[in-house]
Amino acid sequence: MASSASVGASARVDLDGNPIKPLTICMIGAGGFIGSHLCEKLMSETQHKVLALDVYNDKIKHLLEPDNLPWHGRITFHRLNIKHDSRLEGLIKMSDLTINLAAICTPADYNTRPLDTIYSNFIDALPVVKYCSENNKRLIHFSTCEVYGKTIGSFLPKDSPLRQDPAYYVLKEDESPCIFGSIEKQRWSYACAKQLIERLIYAEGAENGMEFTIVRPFNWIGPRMDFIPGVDGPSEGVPRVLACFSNNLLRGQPLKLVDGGQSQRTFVYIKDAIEAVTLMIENPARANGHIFNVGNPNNEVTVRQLAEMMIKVYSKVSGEQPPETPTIDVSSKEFYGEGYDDSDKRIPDMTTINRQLGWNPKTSLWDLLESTLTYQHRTYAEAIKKVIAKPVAS
Ligand SMILES: NC(=O)c1ccc[n+]([C@@H]2O[C@H](COP(=O)([O-])OP(=O)(O)OC[C@H]3O[C@@H](n4cnc5c(N)ncnc54)[C@H](O)[C@@H]3O)[C@@H](O)[C@H]2O)c1
Ligand SMILES: O=c1ccn([C@@H]2O[C@H](COP(=O)(O)OP(=O)(O)O[C@H]3OC[C@](O)(CO)[C@H]3O)[C@@H](O)[C@H]2O)c(=O)[nH]1
Repeated sequence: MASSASVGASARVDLDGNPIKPLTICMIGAGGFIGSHLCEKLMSETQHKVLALDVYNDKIKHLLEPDNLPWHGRITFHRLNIKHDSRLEGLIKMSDLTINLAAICTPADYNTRPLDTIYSNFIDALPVVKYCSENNKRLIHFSTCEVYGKTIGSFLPKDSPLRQDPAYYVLKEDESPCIFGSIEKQRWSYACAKQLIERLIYAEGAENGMEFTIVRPFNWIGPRMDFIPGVDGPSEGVPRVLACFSNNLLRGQPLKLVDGGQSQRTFVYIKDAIEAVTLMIENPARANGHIFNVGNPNNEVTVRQLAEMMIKVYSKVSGEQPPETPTIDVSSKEFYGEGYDDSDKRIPDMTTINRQLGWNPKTSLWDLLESTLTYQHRTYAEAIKKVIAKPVAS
């Protein structure tokens, strides 16, 4: 298979050896974690143009300023909220491809702000799908591994040998069912909204011929993920686990293990995952009409093991001793509130992405944590010291 790696802008070819034509990409949610890495990659290694849409741009400021950056003129920021902005259709019309990343996607919101979560992940995405379909524009939509919900194996007795059989837990795009909890478990508001928008996009493809690709990310992690509470986000905010544990480590506090940290996750390095998205962008004939799991099945840990590894890695990169009490158990009700529930295990099947795009992740969990926690320490350690030293107003 020919490589689509950068060998000088004009010589870049797709996986079938055809020259890659520069595209104009309307990227919605470009100011977030994934968007910022995708913009970085597209600017530094390709000739594509990006119309970057978001309500915030802090994470892509370094790509927008100063004016003498090598990609000057290829990325423009449009501050807008897709809930209510008449510029959206025009920007989609001006582009060859739309990538929709915009979402509320932090689990602490799913059970506490279910209406916002459903609106953000379903209702707000509707016009994007409609404008792409009506204007014959290609869409890459970001869904989630959460659409699989719980594994079939989780319903078997604890001591059943079938729990060890991959048929009962590996998650396959075209075979696995979507298994959510009951309605009062509002955790599933996000997964359910994502599932319905996937079904709508799929139906637009089937009935109206819309060109689409659906991405199901499996816990992509790396620098710039979420925020550190009290530094660049609200003090009471609860980000995703990487930022929660980073915050605990930076403050020398025990890491909180929800319900004992028994849930399992596979983590993939953001830079590996962005390679997969770039392949989708540049190989439409191979990516259109497909749903892709994007994860790293070799990086599976329980949340407890993740915490233990992060404690070791942080100690190495910061030179600081681990906290005296490294971890504490908290109930999910105490940590997330009523209506929380969890995915037990998430192993992506890689057959489709291997076959269509020849993609495989490269980075081990230890290595990705080492580069990410080096970034967290360099970016936040001084700011945290100042926050801790500040007297609390009485
Ligand atoms: N990071 C992961 O591991 C992961 C896993 C599963 C799914 N996803 C999906 O990938 C996408 C991107 O995730 P992320 O981790 O970069 O999240 P993020 O929160 O960092 O980025 C989302 C961005 O969308 C923007 N946005 C939200 N609503 C908007 C609106 N109405 N108008 C304009 N901009 C809006 C936000 O300001 C934010 O910058 C989401 O759809 C998420 O559900 C991510
Ligand atoms: O301080 C903490 C924070 C979290 N946990 C537990 O860690 C597990 C993973 O949590 P998190 O990364 O926050 O989120 P999920 O993996 O559950 O869900 C995400 O997956 C993909 C995505 O769609 C978008 O990123 C999102 O929904 C979990 O078991 C928490 O309970 C902890 O122990 N301590």
